[in-house]
Amino acid sequence: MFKEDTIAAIATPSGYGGISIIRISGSEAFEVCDRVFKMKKGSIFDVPKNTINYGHIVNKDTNEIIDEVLVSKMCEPHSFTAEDVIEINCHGGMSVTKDVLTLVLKNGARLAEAGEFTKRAFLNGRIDLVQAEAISDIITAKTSNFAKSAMSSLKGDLSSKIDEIKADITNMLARLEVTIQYPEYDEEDLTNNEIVELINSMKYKLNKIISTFEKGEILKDGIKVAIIGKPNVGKSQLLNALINENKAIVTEEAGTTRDIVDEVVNIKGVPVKFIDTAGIRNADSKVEKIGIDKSIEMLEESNIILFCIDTSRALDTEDMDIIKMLPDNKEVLVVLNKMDLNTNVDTVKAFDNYKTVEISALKKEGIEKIENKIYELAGLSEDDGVGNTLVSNIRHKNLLIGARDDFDNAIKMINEGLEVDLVEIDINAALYKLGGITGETTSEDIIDEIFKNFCLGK
Ligand SMILES: Nc1nc2c(c(=O)[nH]1)N(C=O)[C@@H](CNc1ccc(C(=O)N[C@@H](CCC(=O)O)C(=O)O)cc1)CN2
Ligand SMILES: Nc1nc2c(ncn2[C@@H]2O[C@H](COP(=O)(O)OP(=O)(O)OP(=O)(O)O)[C@@H](O)[C@H]2O)c(=O)[nH]1
Ligand SMILES: [Mg+2]
Repeated sequence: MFKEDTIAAIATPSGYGGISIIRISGSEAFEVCDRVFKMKKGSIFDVPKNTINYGHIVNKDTNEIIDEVLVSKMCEPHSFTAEDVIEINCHGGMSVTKDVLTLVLKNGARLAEAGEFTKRAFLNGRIDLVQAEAISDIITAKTSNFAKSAMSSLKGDLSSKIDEIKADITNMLARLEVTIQYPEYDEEDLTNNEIVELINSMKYKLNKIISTFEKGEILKDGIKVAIIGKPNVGKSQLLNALINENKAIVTEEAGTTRDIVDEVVNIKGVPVKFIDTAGIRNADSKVEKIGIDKSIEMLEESNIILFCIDTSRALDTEDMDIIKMLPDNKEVLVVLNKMDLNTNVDTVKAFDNYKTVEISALKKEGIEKIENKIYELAGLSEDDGVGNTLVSNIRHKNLLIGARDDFDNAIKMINEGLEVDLVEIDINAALYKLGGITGETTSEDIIDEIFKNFCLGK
């Protein structure tokens, strides 16, 4: 087992609270605890493992009682870090918690770095890197469905899918080796067709994992929805109706909104960021122009575009110019606004071939239809992330795509009639990348970088 010094940190958020936990981990955890913890009789060494023990934290130099506490004792390897672990449950509150930690640090423990407890669990082989990252995802999850998907990764569901492909590769490499080394054993030989078939079946498994990324990303970070249109069609009025708050300025003057105004709303458990933008037109004012540039950026940055139209008026060149700007790789929902006024039939008809919703932002009519459509366009359903693993981590995604490229290269080599040895190089490269996801082949720098982003005490 990986042996290190004994670390300590506050594991609970700072601030006022009922209870705070100070965590100590390492080979001297019990010694450190013994120096600061006084029980009615006996010491922490005498009590059985996995027990919670009542007593006081005492500064033995001054005999001063710092706090009345409960202390948990866990013995290696059956603890979170797989080392000896002590958890001091003291009273919540910033000063008492800090005082207990300071005393612990004075008595032989070192302050832990961010993520160091989880890093130890990983280095000691209790969890792999995907599971360690899942712990961080659970903590930072903004939605319960994303937390459920992270929990599935923590259980090892994603790791076992990756391990399965790694095992397929190792198997195939062993057979390739026989083919190369002992060409005389014909029955063991892999034909080129068989090699391609094996690679394709692994690629199929990889693609299935990669295809979950889009949804994983949405559950993790939410959906960005940009409200776009020419001036005065009611974009700001629509934002206010969607967020149920008068946040954006609404006036009858064209060119009211200059800067981006946004707000996050929770729609069926998914955070949706609505972004109100400046009306796009050929503007003269410098400030308005800057605002319009930002609107155009939002066309690129958002996941879904609400293209807002004033149905009480005829379409004009300003509307048409924006239609030309709509990116075709994005979902666009045409919001036919101001339906409470006299409707221009031709304007509505012009969008016959688009996805549309008819609303009145002013009267707050049809807002729910927009919410449902957004949920639908994002391809979401209520049980996303529940019991199914989603890849939501860009590091994982890049390595998975890299491995797929290696497979493609290998197939290309075979089709070009190149030596099997060369194919082996690509297959090995794919194996190395998959090992980088779960942690076996990840460089120390990257491992450090991953744990640095964890919170303190985790
Ligand atoms: N007080 C407290 N609460 C906590 C944690 C903790 O460390 N302390 N956790 C941590 O972040 C999470 C729970 N995760 C944990 C995961 C593994 C082990 C553990 O001791 N595993 C051992 C023994 C398992 C067993 O007894 O069956 C093992 O895997 O060998 C503990 C907590 C959430 N709540
Ligand atoms: N009757 C009616 N008027 C609306 C509706 N939505 C917006 N308006 C009015 O249209 C005018 C413009 O609304 P805004 O929300 O400021 O328009 P905008 O698209 O944000 O305009 P810019 O910020 O200039 O690009 C205001 O007078 C609103 O009250 C609607 O559904 N019905
Ligand atoms: Mg506006």
